[in-house]
Amino acid sequence: MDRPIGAAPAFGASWSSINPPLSPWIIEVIDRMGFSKMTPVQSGTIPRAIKNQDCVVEAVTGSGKTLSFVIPVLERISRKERKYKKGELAAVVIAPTRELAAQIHDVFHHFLSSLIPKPDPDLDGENQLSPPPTPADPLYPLPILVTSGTPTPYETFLSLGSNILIGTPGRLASFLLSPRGMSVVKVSELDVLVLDEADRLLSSPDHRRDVERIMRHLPKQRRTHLFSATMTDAVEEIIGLGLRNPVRIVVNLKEKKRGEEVKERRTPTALQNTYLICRQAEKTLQLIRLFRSEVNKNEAAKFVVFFSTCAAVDYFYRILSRLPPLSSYHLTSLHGDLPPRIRETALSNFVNHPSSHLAPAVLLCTDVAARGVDFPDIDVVIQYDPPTDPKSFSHRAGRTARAGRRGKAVVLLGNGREEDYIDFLAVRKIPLTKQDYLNSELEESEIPSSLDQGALELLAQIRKSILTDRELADKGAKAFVSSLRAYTKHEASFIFRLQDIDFHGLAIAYGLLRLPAMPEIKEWKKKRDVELRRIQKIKEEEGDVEEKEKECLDWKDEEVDWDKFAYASKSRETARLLALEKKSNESAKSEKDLEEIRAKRKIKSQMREAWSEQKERKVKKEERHDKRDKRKQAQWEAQQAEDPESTVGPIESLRASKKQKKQSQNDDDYDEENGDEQDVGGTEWKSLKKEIQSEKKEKKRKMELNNGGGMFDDLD
Ligand SMILES: Nc1ncnc2c1ncn2[C@@H]1O[C@H](COP(=O)(O)OP(=O)(O)OP(=O)(O)O)[C@@H](O)[C@H]1O
Repeated sequence: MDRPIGAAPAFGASWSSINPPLSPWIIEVIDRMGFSKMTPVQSGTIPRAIKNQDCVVEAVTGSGKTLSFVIPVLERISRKERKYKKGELAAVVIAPTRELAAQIHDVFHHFLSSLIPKPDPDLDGENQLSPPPTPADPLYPLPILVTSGTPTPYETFLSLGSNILIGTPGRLASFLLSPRGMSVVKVSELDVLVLDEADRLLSSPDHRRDVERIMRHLPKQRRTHLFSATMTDAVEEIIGLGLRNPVRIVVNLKEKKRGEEVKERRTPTALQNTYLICRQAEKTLQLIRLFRSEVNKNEAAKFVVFFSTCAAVDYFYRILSRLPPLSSYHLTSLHGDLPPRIRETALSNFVNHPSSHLAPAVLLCTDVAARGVDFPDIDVVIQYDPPTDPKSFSHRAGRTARAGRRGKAVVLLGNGREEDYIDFLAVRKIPLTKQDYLNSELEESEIPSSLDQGALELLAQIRKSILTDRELADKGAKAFVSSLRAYTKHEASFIFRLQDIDFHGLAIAYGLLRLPAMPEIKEWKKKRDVELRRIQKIKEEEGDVEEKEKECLDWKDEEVDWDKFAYASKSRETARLLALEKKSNESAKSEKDLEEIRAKRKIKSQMREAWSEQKERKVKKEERHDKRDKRKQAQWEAQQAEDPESTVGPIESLRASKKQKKQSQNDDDYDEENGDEQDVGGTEWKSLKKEIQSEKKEKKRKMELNNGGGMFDDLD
């Protein structure tokens, strides 16, 4: 492997210095883009990638990596003597998200569509000498995008004669490897495979599996290039799998402050990368003050805010949109739970929004927009939640300060253990500087010694707007829980520990009406109550514990009649009321059912008891009868001895006495049962007993039918 290319100036050599020179049509497009010189990563990569070298390229965000592979792919196709036929593939580019794939597709499209002759604008349609050319049979056909949300593209692929595919791993794998794909798409002539954001592609198991399937399917005789701002060990493994003597191109940035040693950094030099420490309860307050401060002081017009989960994006989008201080802001949400079409529209709405510091635009998003997406003109990136994967940090921050422009990034960190994240990043060559706490006058200050009253005022404002629509309360709880779950997934788990989270504080920042019933919160509350009691005790004994008291926030659930709290959407509210009614009917019914089941159980056990008692009684009775018979026999024998003429034999006398006894026994049995029945309740008991008996009979009958009868006589 070649040695890494060292630190490079912001812009490198001119395009014309590439040898052998680029095709004129490519140079023309670059000229029209206004790019007079190559960036360092481009001058390091393009000449090598055009030749027969595999490249592994690591360069900071916004340094121009996309053109570093787009231009070599196009140049190699242009130079090929035999043109690609329909159905033959020349290049495949894989990217981790559909947004990034679509963006790369647009760059290829921009170059290739320049080859389609435009109709003469001076002539109207009818007077054109020849009909405008169609892209059906161009010199170089247009590329094709293969992602979720794009229609199954075999027909388009064949009709356009595309030979460049750009897509996400799963969709590309099924496009190439399905039976249809195997017969339609010919890969034997494939020249280049590019993995953009290669470390991301290879760190997700699903993506990695699909990437490996695609790599195995493509011919070994090809060029393979890997690109990212952050490379990982996974990349090393893949290099072993599919690259041939790759050249490693690392564009490092070095920073030298006066009197200090030269330091290497993994973020663009034009990026002011900062952290802001506040209480959990003050996070949303600081977010809003950051917007206002950047707008007022620096005329910032475009912001991107990252959250850890889709639910948090969805919730904050709705809440912030309703807050009076942000009424002039244009907010957009973007996350992976949105359908592809909506994601597409959201992104283009944000990018094309004519924002200014008087009407700023804010994109609230998850990591779906962290990598690769080339937002033009972002002034400030704010990370409301630090990313669970620390590698995402520089990618997120890198949505600003692109291609040499200045930009600012701020990560919000809770006071306490989260502050260790600053050193954690410094070790990874991501130095951060401090952004001071913003007070109510938007002045930079120290974090206040007790909770900023602004946080409680904001809580009241958020709660007020939540109370207009129950859906917001649902979304708030969902967002809160999902963010806590995400918190447990931090790779830097020794810094981000759930047990250190101030749940009340976070609930204030979310504006929740009440705390969700999570076991973690219950546990935390118990500990906190112990701590409060301890503080109280110290207070009684020693007096001043102000400092400690200040950190235990006074949380109060909002008083809400949850049965009456309605959804704004009529259909949702009707459904809720119906569900409520059904539930109350069901609970009444289930209470009744439960009583019936209990009663039946009791009767059954009484019946079982009665059965065993009967047996016992029978045995005793037989013993009694035996004794009596013996006594009668003895009496009779004595009588016979006295009066040998007597006509009443012992059997008759026994039968008569038995009959009399049985009658009295039946009466006894009934009385016993009747006595117990008082527990369950009069006639109801009888009907239940009958029901049980008929159930048993029915059960027995069915079993007999099924089994030929006779086998289950002893069932009960
Ligand atoms: N030679 C150049 N001169 C000026 N601007 C350029 C040049 N090459 C690319 N750019 C612009 O720089 C911006 C960033 O480029 P690109 O998206 O390729 O960065 P990247 O390195 O891929 O970033 P990321 O790591 O975030 O994906 C784009 O707007 C692009 O048009």
